[in-house]
Amino acid sequence: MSSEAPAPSKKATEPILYGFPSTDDLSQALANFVLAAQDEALKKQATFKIAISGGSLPKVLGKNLIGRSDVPWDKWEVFFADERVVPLDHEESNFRLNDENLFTHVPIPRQNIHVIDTSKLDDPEAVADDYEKQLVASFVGSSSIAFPRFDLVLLGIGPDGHTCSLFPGHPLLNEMDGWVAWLDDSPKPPPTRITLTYPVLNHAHRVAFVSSGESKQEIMEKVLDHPEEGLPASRVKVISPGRVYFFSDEAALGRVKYERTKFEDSSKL
Ligand SMILES: O=C1O[C@H](COP(=O)(O)O)[C@@H](O)[C@H](O)[C@H]1O
Repeated sequence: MSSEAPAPSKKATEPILYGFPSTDDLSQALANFVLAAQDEALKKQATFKIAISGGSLPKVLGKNLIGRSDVPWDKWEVFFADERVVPLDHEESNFRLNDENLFTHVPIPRQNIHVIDTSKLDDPEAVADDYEKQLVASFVGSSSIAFPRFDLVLLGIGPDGHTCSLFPGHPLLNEMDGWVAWLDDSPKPPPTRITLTYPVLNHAHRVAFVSSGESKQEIMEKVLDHPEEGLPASRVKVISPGRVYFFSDEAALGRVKYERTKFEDSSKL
């Protein structure tokens, strides 16, 4: 078991790893972290802009956010870190997963949840262009418009090290201009997807990876202890003073030597 250290022991450019004894502890801490990021954002601006992934994340995220009475949900503005180009009620839709696990349980105004344009499903480039326009419309007027600055981006890590829909060896790993990219050759079904690009991830105030369960042990070791391998998740390097965080249960961290930081359950970040 690796040692736990307070947050300041890490260099500003190094990811902070929070390890939790159980998935429920992880979920509770994640809810507190999200709400602290929300509070910080709402001190500066009218809305909290968050990008959310699909996969295993929505369940862990929703579990302890639902039922919180202290959340100004009407101030949330939600985008998807990646989305599958399928109808919104399709079983592979990241919107649908988040809808089932969070949105249907909390009063985020539907117009604040940015979904793909499903009238263009046969043209993924048009879906990506439309989604980028939704981002532009939301972020115009903010200080940095070269790339949007999300208050928080929540990401998963696939068993191959992919994050968003950025897959190992895929040409989109080198996309440095656009905000939203598309692909129709995803190695994980469904093949057609859109994804935020690295520059967008790297301009966020905070990026938090969430992973749980023994099946993630091998990939967590590679991503955290061997970033030199350059797996997609390891390539997320948020520009300072932004920061990368990992929230994992100890089941997922069984092989990881990377130093854990003690999670301070706080309203401050
Ligand atoms: O395909 C996807 O996979 C990743 C990782 O999913 P997980 O189930 O291994 O957590 C997910 O973050 C992404 O949103 C999704 O489209």
